[in-house]
Amino acid sequence: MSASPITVASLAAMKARGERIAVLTCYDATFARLLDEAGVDVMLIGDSLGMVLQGHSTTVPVTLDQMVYHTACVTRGASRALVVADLPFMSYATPERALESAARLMQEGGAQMVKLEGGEPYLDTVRLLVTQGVPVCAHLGLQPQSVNQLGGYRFQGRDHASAERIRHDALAMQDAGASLLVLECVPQALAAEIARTLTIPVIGIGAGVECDGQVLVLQDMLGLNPGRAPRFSRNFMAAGGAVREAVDAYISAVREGQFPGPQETAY
Ligand SMILES: Nc1nc(=O)c2c([nH]1)NC[C@@H]1CN(c3ccc(C(=O)N[C@@H](CCC(=O)O)C(=O)O)cc3)CN21
Ligand SMILES: CC(C)C(=O)C(=O)O
Ligand SMILES: [Mg+2]
Repeated sequence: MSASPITVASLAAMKARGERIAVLTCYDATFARLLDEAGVDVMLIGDSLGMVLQGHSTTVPVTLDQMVYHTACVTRGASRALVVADLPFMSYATPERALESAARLMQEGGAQMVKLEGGEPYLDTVRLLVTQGVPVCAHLGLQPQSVNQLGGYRFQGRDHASAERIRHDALAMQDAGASLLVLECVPQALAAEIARTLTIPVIGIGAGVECDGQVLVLQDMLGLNPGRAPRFSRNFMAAGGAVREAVDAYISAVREGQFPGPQETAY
């Protein structure tokens, strides 16, 4: 395990070498230290913390102040992993707001990259952020911040028009300067095709094993959300043992293409 810090360039190099990228969410310094020691490549301060930590039924109530606070907690515990923070609901409603929000996540929180949900309508925002030195991760497929329009956490990209939109948005986001792409809850074949087409790494969640990397919510893969973890998750604590062993098993399974398996993909 290389101890040198993960950068945007090293993630691109991992993709070029065919090495899969292991990503987990992280909201605090204790877990940040543990995940960093274990060699996780990227830690995401996901707005999923609104559901996992705060008990809300969606990510919509999460505020920028809360994201800045958790990002600062995580960066104090991380030294090798790249730290990516979600821009929460409404914090990137205009390009100017996105710039101010990203500035806080980076300057106060210490994030090295920000993530935003959406495609075509956010291209100008991504270009502006990138121009100002903010690395951007795009997030397509299921966009949980739009749950009130979607009517639930539904799988995306099943029909031709929806798949076409995701394909187009993925390329457009790369062209706009995004350094990373998260694809959530899309068919394995679509995610595989996008990962092959794009030069930037594609990180899947509920998107099959053929992505360049995988991301899960830490509490889901530790089996701490019984009955609530999405079907695409796997309980890496099920064999018993310690949190660190479960995290080690997750990283190995991602690296070796053993996660997700068919039962965590076809549903
Ligand atoms: N704990 C947790 N894990 C996540 O993966 C996660 C969050 N929270 N919060 C933010 C988003 C929301 N996500 C979710 C949340 C729920 C489902 C879910 O319940 N999926 C159902 C299928 C629902 C359907 O098809 O209508 C499943 O059984 O997996 C999926 C993704 C993914 N993210
Ligand atoms: C599930 C990941 C991709 C996320 O956006 C989050 O944790 O908020
Ligand atoms: Mg999120």
